[in-house]
Amino acid sequence: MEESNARSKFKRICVFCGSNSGRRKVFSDAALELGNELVKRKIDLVYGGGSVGLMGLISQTVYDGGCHVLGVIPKALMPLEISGPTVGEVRTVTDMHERKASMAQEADAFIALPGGYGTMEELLEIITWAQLGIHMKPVGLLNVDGYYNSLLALFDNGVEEGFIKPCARHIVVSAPTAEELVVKMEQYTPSHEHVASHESWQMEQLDNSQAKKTQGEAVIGDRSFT
Ligand SMILES: C/C(=C\CNc1ncnc2c1ncn2[C@@H]1O[C@H](COP(=O)(O)O)[C@@H](O)[C@H]1O)CO
Repeated sequence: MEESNARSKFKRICVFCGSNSGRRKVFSDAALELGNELVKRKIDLVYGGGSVGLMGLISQTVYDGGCHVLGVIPKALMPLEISGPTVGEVRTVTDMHERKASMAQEADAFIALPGGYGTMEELLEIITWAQLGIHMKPVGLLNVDGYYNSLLALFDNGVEEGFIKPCARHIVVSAPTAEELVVKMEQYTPSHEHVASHESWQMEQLDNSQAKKTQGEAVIGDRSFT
């Protein structure tokens, strides 16, 4: 692909990925490949902060490639011995809930690389938020060497058994390589019914912010995830 054609409609993508690197080199290679794909398309990175595991590999690659890196890290994970040094901009938040809200607000799309419970939990929550209508942003799964085959099969079984609507199964876009994945995500248009309208969630957020202001509490950012 020519450099001029490589620009993306995404300005900033949030990547969920392992705080470990995995046993096999394919996983580190995939983190570097995704980092380089973001740089090629001039897409900035939002991630969980720190330099451990695949998180460190992708953040360093995007940073070295000249794109902006935002790490959103809870206070409890700030000590260097837990998450290591961070590149780029660091936003400290009070807890995991605020971190996820902040990551979701900042990004135009989400990608999960291989990872453990943390990655899977972040992925599942952002899929759930799409299903509920909280956001309408693409969610991609980088299925490196079939790492997520069992999870994708579980989603298919959820449809088969009547727990996931067939249209909601399309929320998750998956591909084996970074380039294929980003291209597919660019073409994504939501086709699922939202449990509640997108507007009603925004009103809810607005109401919460207003209530907090009235009570004299600090309101951190605008929590609407269009
Ligand atoms: C547990 C270990 C290191 C903890 N350091 C972390 N620093 C920053 N963010 C983290 C850390 N651990 C988990 N996260 C978040 O969860 C995702 C990765 O979790 P996983 O269980 O490794 O898949 C990641 O996207 C972060 O947002 C040393 O093993």
